[in-house]
Amino acid sequence: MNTPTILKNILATKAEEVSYRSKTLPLNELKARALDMDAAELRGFYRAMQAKVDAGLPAVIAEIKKASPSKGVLREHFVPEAIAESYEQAGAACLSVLTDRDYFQGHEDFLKAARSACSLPVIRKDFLVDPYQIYEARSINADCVLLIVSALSKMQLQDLEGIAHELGMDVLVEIHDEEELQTALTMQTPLLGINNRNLHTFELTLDTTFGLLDKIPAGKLLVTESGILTPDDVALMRERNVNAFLVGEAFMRADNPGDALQALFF
Ligand SMILES: O=P(O)(O)OC[C@@H](O)[C@@H](O)c1c[nH]c2ccccc12
Repeated sequence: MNTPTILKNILATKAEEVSYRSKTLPLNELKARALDMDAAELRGFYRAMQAKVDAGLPAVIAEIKKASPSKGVLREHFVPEAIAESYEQAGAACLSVLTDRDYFQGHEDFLKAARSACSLPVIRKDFLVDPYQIYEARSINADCVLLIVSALSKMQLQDLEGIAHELGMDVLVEIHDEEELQTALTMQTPLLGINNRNLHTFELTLDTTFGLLDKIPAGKLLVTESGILTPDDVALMRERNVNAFLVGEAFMRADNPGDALQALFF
C-alpha cells in the first residue's frame, strides 16, 4: 500500500532529523564520543528483566512519555527524575524513555535525567533508522535500544543490532505479526517485544500477543507492549506465562506513576 501511515510519516521525519543533526555533530565525532563511554557503567537491561522473571516476579519496563501521537498529552506535570524514582521504588525492572521530540514530546535530556535519578537500566525509545542514532543512544548513556521490525529491512535490523551490541547495549526487537516474528528471529537478541498497537493504524488489541504466543521459541524473553491498563490485563498475560511488560499510558495518567505501577502489578 502506498497510503501514508503514521509510521511512514514518523520515519520520514527521522531521516531528516539524522541528516540535520549530523551537520552539527558529524558521525565520526559522535562515534568517538560513544566509543569513549565507560562500558563498566552499563546497567544490563536484559539481565535486569531476566532476573525478575527468574524470581517469579513481573518484569516491568516502566515508560516515561509526556505525549503520544494517538493520545495527545498524557501528563502535564512532567518531571522525569521524580517519575524514575517512583518507578524504581515501586519495583520496576527497567525504564523506557521517549526521546522523540516531534511526536512524543520527548528529549534526550529526559533519558539522561531519569537515568541519573535511579539505578535502573534504560531503553532509548525512539524510531531508530540509522547507525547515527545508535551511537547517539550510547552517548546519552542508554543501556538498550528499540528496533522496530516494521520500520526496517532485515539488513538494517542486523546492522543496527550489531552496532548496539558492539557498544555494549542490549536490543529490544519489536514485532506486530507473524511475518515480522520470522524476521526478528534472524537476530541475536533474546529480548522480543510484541506491540499490541499497530503502528500504521494505532489499532490496539491484546489478542496480538495471545495470537503469537505458541510461535515464540524457547530462549526468547517475550515482552508484551502497549494497552496494558488493568490488573485483569496483567492476570490474563501471566496466566499464559507472559511475564514481561512495557507500560506507559496507565502510569503517565496517574498522579503518582509508581503507585500506579504497584497497583497494577503487585
Ligand atoms: O502507553 P502504552 O499503551 O502502555 O504503551 C507503551 C509502549 O508500548 C508504547 O509507547 C510503544 C511501544 N512501541 C513503541 C514504539 C514507538 C513509540 C512508542 C511505542
